[in-house]
Amino acid sequence: MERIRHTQAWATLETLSTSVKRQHMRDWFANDKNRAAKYTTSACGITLDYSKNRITEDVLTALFELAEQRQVSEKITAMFSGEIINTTEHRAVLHTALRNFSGEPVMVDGEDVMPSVFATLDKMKAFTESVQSGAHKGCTGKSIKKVVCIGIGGSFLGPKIVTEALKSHQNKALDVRFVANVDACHIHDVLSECDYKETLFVMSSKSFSTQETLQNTLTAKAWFLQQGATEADIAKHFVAVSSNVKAATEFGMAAENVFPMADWVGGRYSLWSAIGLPICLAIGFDNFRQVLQGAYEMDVHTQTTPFASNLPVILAVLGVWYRNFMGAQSHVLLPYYHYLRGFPAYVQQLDMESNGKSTTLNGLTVDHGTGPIIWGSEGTNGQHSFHQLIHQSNLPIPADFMLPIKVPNQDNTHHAMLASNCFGQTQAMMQGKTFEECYQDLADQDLSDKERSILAAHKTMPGNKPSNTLLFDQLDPKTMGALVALYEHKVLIQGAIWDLNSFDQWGVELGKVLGNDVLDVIKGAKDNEHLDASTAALIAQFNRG
Ligand SMILES: O=P(O)(O)OC[C@H]1O[C@](O)(CO)[C@@H](O)[C@@H]1O
Repeated sequence: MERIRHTQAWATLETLSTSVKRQHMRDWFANDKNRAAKYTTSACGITLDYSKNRITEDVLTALFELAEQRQVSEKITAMFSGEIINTTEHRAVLHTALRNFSGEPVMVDGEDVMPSVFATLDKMKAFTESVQSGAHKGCTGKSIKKVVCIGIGGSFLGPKIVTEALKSHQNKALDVRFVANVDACHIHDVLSECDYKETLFVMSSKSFSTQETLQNTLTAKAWFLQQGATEADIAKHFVAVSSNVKAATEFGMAAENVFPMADWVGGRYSLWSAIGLPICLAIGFDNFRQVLQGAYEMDVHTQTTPFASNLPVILAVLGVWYRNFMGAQSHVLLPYYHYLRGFPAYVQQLDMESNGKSTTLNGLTVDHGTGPIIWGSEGTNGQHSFHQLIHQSNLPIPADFMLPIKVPNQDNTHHAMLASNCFGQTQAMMQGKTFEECYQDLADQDLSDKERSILAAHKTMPGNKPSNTLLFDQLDPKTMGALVALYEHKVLIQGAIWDLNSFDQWGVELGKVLGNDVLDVIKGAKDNEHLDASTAALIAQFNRG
């Protein structure tokens, strides 16, 4: 593929950015009463208002042209049809097959994968129903009350944030907990609240080789046996999700307790697979099915909607505009919904592990910015913290605000305040407050002209800070599925534009290898002579205690 900087659309966008940098959104809104309506579009229960962005019609047209020139439509088709688009691992990328309700086959290596997808869903449904109904008994005949889910990265974040976001759909009789960190504090804290007779452990690891997950499971198993259970009892209390069924059974999992996942499901794209078992246990299979349905509808939207009203395409090209032409290095996610507070961390992994790369598909070093730093937290908390920097620093930070219109157990007083803060922030970021307005506000204060000017300068808000606002009719299971799929496809499209492989993660591997080497030195199984002086000294100090 041609270098992106050599494309016609890139040159057009560079020229446009020089002119846009001199303009203010405040004036665009003042001069065009139709701007909000023009730049608002809806699909799958999500309304996107992208009018508060530093874009003109010319910019949008050029961005869509860039997407065309980078063969975004072809990349979307290639992914959905099972082409080997994860070229460095020689894998298809087919998380979309896990929510394919079209009735159409999805072929991998000449075989339709849909029968195995549905078989796994049936197994998840049967298991979920037997645990939720109390039919699945623990080793002493008691029903399961607590589920401890052990996994990390993609085998943890997706199930955790979806379960959290859908709290109002949770089965109150089952307490579902997640443990990821290898720091013993976490697993021991959770175990200290468990009764082994009523606890089910779900160990999720695609590779079945991840250090943190293996160690946490060993610790859980040792605790289980110390409580008085026997090896024979393990089958009733431990299940696993993995694509490496052999390793799972060798580890001691009963074969019938292993929920399989396919090789073509990437870790950070896997909540739709058996990795979603904790979601089923928490909210019930029918609600999980709705999560899949919402994602499926977003898949159809993405494949069939012209760029100008295609939600993932719009989010993706706006991100490219800020990253490559307007100097942005980060992108902030601001869910104004407490139950969606984990979403920034989820998208952080999804986006940064996918597009945090600087090598093109052909192995060349990129000469342009790629995936931004993704960060954020729930509103309104951030307003009393980092929003100061968004409003008044000179760092350009595009933001995605998110708000459900209806919430469970709606308390109108609180929800109106939450919404007013969300909208008020996007307004403040867009319009800002001029020096003259701030100076005028200080008219009745007893200040010298110099003092008044200095204070007005400090209070001046530049505005012109871009944001998208995503409104959900309500954040039900279906909309949650659509929301996650929306960001998945945004990442795919940006990766296509930047000519990256968004589906491998070689950058995490070296740390794993060196971590294991250091562990051998800490344990005395290896000497430290091959280490650099800094690492050797740190280990020595650690070992002195
Ligand atoms: O499911 P596994 O194989 O335990 O891997 C966990 C996570 O580790 C990573 O490979 C990163 O280290 C993620 O991509 C993955 O989701």
